[in-house]
Amino acid sequence: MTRYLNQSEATKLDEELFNVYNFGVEQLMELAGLSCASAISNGFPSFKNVLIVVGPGNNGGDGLVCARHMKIFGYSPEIFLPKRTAKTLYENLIKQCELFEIPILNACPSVEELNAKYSLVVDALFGFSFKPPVRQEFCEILHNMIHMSTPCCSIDIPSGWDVENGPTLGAPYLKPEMLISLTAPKLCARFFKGKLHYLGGRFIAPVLARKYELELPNYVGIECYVCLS
Ligand SMILES: NC(=O)C1=CN([C@@H]2O[C@H](COP(=O)(O)OP(=O)(O)OC[C@H]3O[C@@H](n4cnc5c(N)ncnc54)[C@H](O)[C@@H]3O)[C@@H](O)[C@H]2O)[C@H](O)CC1
Ligand SMILES: [K+]
Repeated sequence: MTRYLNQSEATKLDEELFNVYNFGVEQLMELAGLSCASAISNGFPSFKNVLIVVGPGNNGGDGLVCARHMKIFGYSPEIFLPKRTAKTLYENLIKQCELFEIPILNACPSVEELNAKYSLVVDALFGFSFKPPVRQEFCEILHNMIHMSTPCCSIDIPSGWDVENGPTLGAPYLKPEMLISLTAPKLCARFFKGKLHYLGGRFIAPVLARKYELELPNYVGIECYVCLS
């Protein structure tokens, strides 16, 4: 049975990939984002108009890479960035998206716009470093995503959820149809009730998987994702 990680294990594993395995963040982000685009094309093959909501950290970076690969796969992705991160990595990923003719929205889409324009919204707002509560600048887009009827696919963590304890009960929360866990599911995935749970980020050495007792499922052939449910 695949083990679910707590927040500090996810952070330690991430640090080990960078500091012991000497992976660069761009390397892992490219693989993570490609696995997300591939998993989405498996889960939602006919959903062409897709909005990718991009947050300020590496989860957002995965979203930008995912957008570029979805465009290559024949989707019509658009991007919304509630807050731009002034880092070369992000500027480069955004430039690539622009050169791939992926529109970038200049205003927060309303619930009505999310429902009318898009067949899928990809949530790349917050990943495993998120600490609630959501800061003000992200509240409007998260509120609109919570209230839209368009299906949502969350990358790694459903945004707004506590990484270990899941959604805050008693308040409306995001209910994605699809969750793509990266490397290994985090504890909050126990509360995921959507139909499609995938695992992506196929870049873990067997010795590292053994060290963290990940018990990863078998990826099929050359696929960079595996369906968990
Ligand atoms: N090892 C792997 O599997 C890899 C996973 N990747 C992806 O990286 C994210 C984790 O990235 P990180 O930059 O550490 O964190 P986040 O994306 O979760 O976001 C940090 C970002 O968010 C801000 N923030 C935190 N809490 C709040 C809040 N309450 N309100 C508003 N903003 C908040 C914080 O200030 C930062 O700016 C992982 O989930 C994967 O998706 C890598 O791509 C590859 C390796
Ligand atoms: K997310």
